[in-house]
Order: sequence, then structure tokens, then C-alpha cells
Amino acid sequence: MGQKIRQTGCDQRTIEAFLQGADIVLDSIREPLLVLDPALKVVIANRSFYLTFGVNPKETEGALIYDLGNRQWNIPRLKELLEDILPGNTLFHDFEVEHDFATIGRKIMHLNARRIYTEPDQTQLILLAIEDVTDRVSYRRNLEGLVKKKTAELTVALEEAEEKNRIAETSLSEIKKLKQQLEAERAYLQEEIKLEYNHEHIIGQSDGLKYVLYKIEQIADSDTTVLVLGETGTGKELVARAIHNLSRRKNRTMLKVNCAALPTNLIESELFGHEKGAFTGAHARHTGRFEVANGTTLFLDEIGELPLELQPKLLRVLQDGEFERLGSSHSTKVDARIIAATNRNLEEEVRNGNFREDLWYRLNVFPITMPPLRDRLDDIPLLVEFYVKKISRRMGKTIETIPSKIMETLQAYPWPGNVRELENVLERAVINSSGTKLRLVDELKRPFRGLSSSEKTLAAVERDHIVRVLEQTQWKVGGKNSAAEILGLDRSTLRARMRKLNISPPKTIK
Ligand SMILES: Nc1ncnc2c1ncn2[C@@H]1O[C@H](COP(=O)(O)OP(=O)(O)OP(=O)(O)O)[C@@H](O)[C@H]1O
Repeated sequence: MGQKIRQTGCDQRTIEAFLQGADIVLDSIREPLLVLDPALKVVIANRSFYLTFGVNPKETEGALIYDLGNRQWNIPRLKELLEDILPGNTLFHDFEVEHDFATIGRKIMHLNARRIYTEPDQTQLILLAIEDVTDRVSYRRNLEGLVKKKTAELTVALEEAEEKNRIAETSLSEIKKLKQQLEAERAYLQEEIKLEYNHEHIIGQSDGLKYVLYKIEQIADSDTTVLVLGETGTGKELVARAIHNLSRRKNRTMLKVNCAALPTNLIESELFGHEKGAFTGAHARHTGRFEVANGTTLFLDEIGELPLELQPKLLRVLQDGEFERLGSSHSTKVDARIIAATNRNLEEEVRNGNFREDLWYRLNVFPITMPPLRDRLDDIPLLVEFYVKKISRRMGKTIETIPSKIMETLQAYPWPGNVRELENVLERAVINSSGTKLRLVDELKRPFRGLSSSEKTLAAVERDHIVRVLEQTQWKVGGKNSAAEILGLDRSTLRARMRKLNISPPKTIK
């Protein structure tokens, strides 16, 4: 402890009185201590201070606190705190400073300062205690670093887990969607199986048919919308199936919607689906054919019968591949290749205001016209042979001869119902043939009410034929031996046609 007190701001005698015995007390304390006068100059320091800081009393006592230790304590905030102790009667604890020692390296210290009095005259001095907290702080800092590192690692792990979870959820919802789609497709297939659709190859070798086959091959591979035109029963659906089976989508089932077979209020839901509660009776969500057809081909049969109010919705799917389920405000995207078919003259329907012109243009990108059977007489013998064989095999019969007279009759008939009608005529013929020779039962020579078919419009020919079949069946529209069965149409399709062609039963039948 220094003997002389140099230039402190206090009365010399007072200080000396204070120092009497104080050095013994101060030296006995293990922490470094400093006593400062009101001018913040060092009055005295203890042994621990000198040892810790590697300084001697001579260079310490009388020195301004901020000048100590290479001015490392010249910190503005510390200055404020120290200068406020005596005037403000304040104290402070654990002011953290870092100090570089030449001998022992970097140390972290906590400074604690308070006011003290000298006896007997109560002169005010400052006691500054210095605590070495290097180990504690390093331990805390290490711990904090560790916590930070672990937190960062955990955050990354959490983010990764969340991402995995998100991917899993997305996959799950995709799987669910796919499952729904497959279930709908399976239900559709079961319906199809029930209907016993069994489409064979397209039979024929006429130039007209060869041209159709050429066009099928030309367009099959692309996703272009195809419009198949032609009279009823000419094989438009066969064309659609042939395109699908030659396309990249052939591994999935082609879906079909007959636009004439459903009432207007059901067709929208059938095509586009609906949400639960979209209308009275919508007890569950229904996936529409467009959605099920995602990734495959959708065949829209009898497109000319699509109600006008639904035509803009179809146009939007064709243009943007988007639609909304009934009762939903969300758009659903689909990638369905559309093949539409009609036996109507759509241009005429556009002129009559029954069909939207923009939709007609959009559908008519690649038209394929199936020629009527009467324009491809060469195909009749092939078709007759094919169907007689097929039907007799099904019925367990053997028909070996088709008399040339019958073949001539079949080639002379105008076939307003086309191949479908031929098929029905042959079915009845096989049923009625008891031996190995085919026997026709239908009266095919019957002329068309006064006019030849070439002199009539297509609609008039169709009307005549339907009326004739209805008359034959006593106007029995549906069921066994009905007009619908003979014409090979659904009962609802026939009814739609009758409405369109203005056919109604005579009053006596009603
Ligand atoms: N070239 C052909 N070869 C073999 N069968 C054919 C041919 N053309 C049509 N058919 C048969 O005729 C029947 C009617 O064909 P399809 O249903 O494809 O005609 P469509 O033109 O779509 O008729 P609709 O306009 O009434 O819907 C089917 O049983 C079909 O297998």
C-alpha cells in the first residue's frame, strides 16, 4: 500500500486519517479494490488490485480512474455512472468490462461501486470493487452459443420436418384426388360393362371409309379437338374410339357423355360435377366427367343437343382447360382431349340460334365426316359377313350362305339408320334363319313415303325413318321390341330426337 497520497481532491489529513488501518482491511479482501476521491482519482488500491493488474502504487495512486490500464476503462457509460455516485447518491453493480492483460490475457470483469465515508468528518469517497467473472461469463457465453447453435439446428430440423410434412400432405391430397378420379373411372367402366359396349374394328374398304381412316391416323397423336360428323349409326363413336386408341392417352379409358341422354338440369353436373349442397338433393360431392377425364379423352356425343346455357362453359374448357364445379367458386384445371360428334348440321344450328358460333368454330378445328352407308356400297358385303358371323356365333348358330339376292337387296336399300340399322336387320335375320342360309325378315324395299331419300333433307329422312319404326312398334318408345331398341338408341335419346324433329304419336295412341 502506498505511503504517500498524491494529488487527490480531498483534504490530505482526512485521507490520511482514513488510511489509518484501512489498508489492512482492504488488503485482506481477495477482490481487487480501489478507493476514489470525488474527482475520481485513485486514493488507494489493495494488494489484490496491484497483483491482478500488474501495476504498482506509484503509478496508480493519484491517477484518474480512466487513465488506468491503458485507458481501457475510458467508457462513456461507465463515466456517467461513476460521476453520478457522489452527487446523485447512486451505486451500480456488475458493469461489465473486458480488459486485456499483458500477463494473463483477456479478462472479463464486473465493476461494483458505491459511496463510502471517511471518519471522523464524513468525507465522501467511492469504493470500486472489481470482480473477475471471466470463467462465469465464458461459461455463460459458451452456453448461450451452444443454445444458439442447438436452436439453429432445431429450427432447420423443424423447417425440414415441416417441408417433409407439407410434401407428404400434398402427395396425400394428390393420391386422394387420383383415388377419387380412379373410383369415378371405375364406376364409369362398370356402367360401360353393363351396357355391353363391344366395339370392334372399323370394317370397310370403300374410298370414303379409307379417307376417314387416313384422317384418324393424321390427327390421333395430337391433342387437337376433333369433331366427328355424320348421320346416325354411321360409326362416329367408332371413329372417336379409334382416335383415342391410337393416341398417347390410350392407356386410360376414353370417357363418353351423351349430351342428349340427360335432362338439362343434370347434364351440367354430369359434365362438370358439383359440390355437396350445390342444389337440393346434392347430398355428396360429385366428380364430373371432365375431371375424371383428366389425362384421357372425353367423347361428347350428340354435341348438337348441348343446351345453349351450358355452351359458354364448354367453350371455356376448350379454350383454357378450366371450369368450376357447380356450387364452387374455385376453378379446376383439366387436360382432357375432346372429341365431339353430332348428326346435326351445326352450321344450320348456329344460323337458327341453337348453337353458339364461337363454340362451333372451336369444335370445328379438325372435322371428320363419316359418309352414310348408302354412299359406300362396297362396305356392305364386308359388314354383312362380319355381323352375320358375329351374331350367329353369339346365338350358337351356323350361317354358311348369304344368298346373292339378299346381298343385292341390302345394297339397294338406302339405310337411313346406317350401320346400326344394318346390324339390327341382320340380327333379326339370323334369329329367323332356321337353317344355314340367311333369311331376311325385314321388308327393305318399302319406299320412302313418295320421295326418294336423295330428294329430302337429312332431317326429313331421319324423321321418316323414326316415324316408320315407331309405327311398326305401335309407338312403343322404350323397352323390349321398342322403337329405341330397333333404332339402337337410348330411350332418352330417341325422345330427344322426337322432340327435335317434332314427332308425336297420333291422338289414338296417346
Ligand atoms: N365401319 C364399321 N364397322 C363395324 N361396325 C360399325 C361400323 N360403323 C358403325 N358400326 C357399328 O354400328 C353401330 C353404330 O355405330 P356408332 O354408335 O359408332 O354410330 P354413331 O354414328 O355414333 O351413332 P349415333 O349418331 O346414333 O350416336 C355400332 O354398333 C358400331 O359398332
